[in-house]
Order: sequence, then C-alpha cells, then structure tokens
Amino acid sequence: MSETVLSLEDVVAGYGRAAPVLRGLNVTVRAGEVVCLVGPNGAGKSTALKVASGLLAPRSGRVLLAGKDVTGLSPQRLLGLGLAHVLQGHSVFREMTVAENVRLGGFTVRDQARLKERIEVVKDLFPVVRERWGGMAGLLSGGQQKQVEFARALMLEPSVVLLDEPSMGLDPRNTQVVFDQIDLMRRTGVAVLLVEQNARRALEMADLGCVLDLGRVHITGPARDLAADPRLGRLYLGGAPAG
Ligand SMILES: Nc1ncnc2c1ncn2[C@@H]1O[C@H](COP(=O)(O)OP(=O)(O)OP(=O)(O)O)[C@@H](O)[C@H]1O
Repeated sequence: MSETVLSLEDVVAGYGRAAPVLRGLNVTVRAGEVVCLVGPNGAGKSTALKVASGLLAPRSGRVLLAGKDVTGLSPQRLLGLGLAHVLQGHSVFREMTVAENVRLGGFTVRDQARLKERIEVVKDLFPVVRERWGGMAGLLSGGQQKQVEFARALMLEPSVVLLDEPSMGLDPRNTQVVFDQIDLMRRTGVAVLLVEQNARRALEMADLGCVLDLGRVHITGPARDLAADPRLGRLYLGGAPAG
C-alpha cells in the first residue's frame, strides 16, 4: 500500500465559541490517491480542508503531513512542506496575465532553473496555460481559470493538493475538463483531497470516498462502491443512484 501523505486524526474544530463543526474527524490520504469528501451541506467538508491547510487550528486532534505532526502550522509553512490548498470559488487575479498568476505559485523558488522547470511541467499538464500564457487571466472561461489555479498550486511540487469544490459554477463540459485534470494530477503522483458538490461524478473518479455527517466520517470505502450505494442516493446525493 502507498505511503500516507496526509492524515487528520480525531480532529475537533469549529468557529469561535460555537459548538464544534468537526467532532472527531479521521481522514487518511495516500500518495497518488484521490480522496473525496462528500456529505450534506454544513457537514464540515470545507472546514476539514481548512484544518488540513492550517487556515483553522483544531481544538484537539492532529494533522500529520508525511508522518510529521504539523498541527497548528501556518498555511505558508504547510505550503513549503508540500501541501497546497485551492480554495472554493475563483482566485485567479483577473487583471494579471496567466504567466503572472502561475509565477505567483512559485514565488519562493530562488533557483531560476528550477522555476523554469516547474513552469514547463505545469504547461505540459495544463495546455491552456501554455496556449494563453501571455493573455489576461480574466479573459479565460471559468474552467480555464480553474486550470490556472491548479497550475499555480502545483508550482512548488506539492505532495498533496486540497481542492474545495473545483467544479462549482462550471458547465458540464468544463466540469469534465476539471475532473480530467484532477485525474491527470493523480497520475503524476500528487495526492488529492477533494470536496465536491458533484458528489456522484467525483466518487466515480476518486479512489476513496468519505461521507461526512455531523462532523465525523459516517461511511468510508472505495469511492466507486460508495457512488453506487443506495444509502447515499437517498441520504446525500439528492436522488437514487444511477444504475
Ligand atoms: N468562517 C466561519 N465562521 C463561522 N461559522 C462557519 C464559518 N465557516 C463555516 N461555518 C459553519 O460551519 C459549518 C460547516 O461549514 P462547512 O463550510 O465546513 O460545510 P460544508 O460541509 O463544506 O458545506 P457546504 O457544502 O454547504 O459548503 C456550517 O454550519 C457553517 O455555517
């Protein structure tokens, strides 16, 4: 079995003085694997990603990156250690070029040869980045902008990328492109922890699925099995599963 890249262990986390959103969450992501978190609105999926990337410190529990306890480290430190977080919504700088957006992801790389090498890697992975390199990012479609965000996130060669609802607001064709790109990332060896509103389609592509409910993993298993599980059809996916 591949090595564990990221794990959340017994994580309890929430906002301010309110009751915790995560109530003992356990999630493990292995190298080269796509793990998909699904579950009803408010279950704590985005909160889980925020804890993993250091945006929210847990009240208790641990975050381990490549076996090292990184609980409470800042997002910047975690980025340096190989964990990148692509937030929900659009985060490209529309008035900047694709090149400028992508280079921002490599701003800590001092070695110019290394920077050039990473730029070539992300251009190869995301053809739209190469094709529109000098163009304004704001002129790209939503799906293309998402690919620029992915490229930026991969500039530091992370071992794990957190993706929060990457298909949000995209039409079916662009959603497919984004899912194909996630598959491609996986094939380069990057691990992905994915939160998706398109739960069924995401589970069909992912390796492992985790259904969150009330801040805990309610059901977990091979993602394709979960996609076909009638309990999910009724409880979480808004209708009977296909087939
Ligand atoms: N910044 C915040 N401050 C206070 N409460 C928050 C904050 N962000 C999220 N919450 C609350 O935490 C709970 C879980 O939110 P979270 O975004 O993690 O859920 P989710 O499973 O990702 O759901 P959704 O699919 O609706 O995004 C919700 O009740 C939400 O209102």
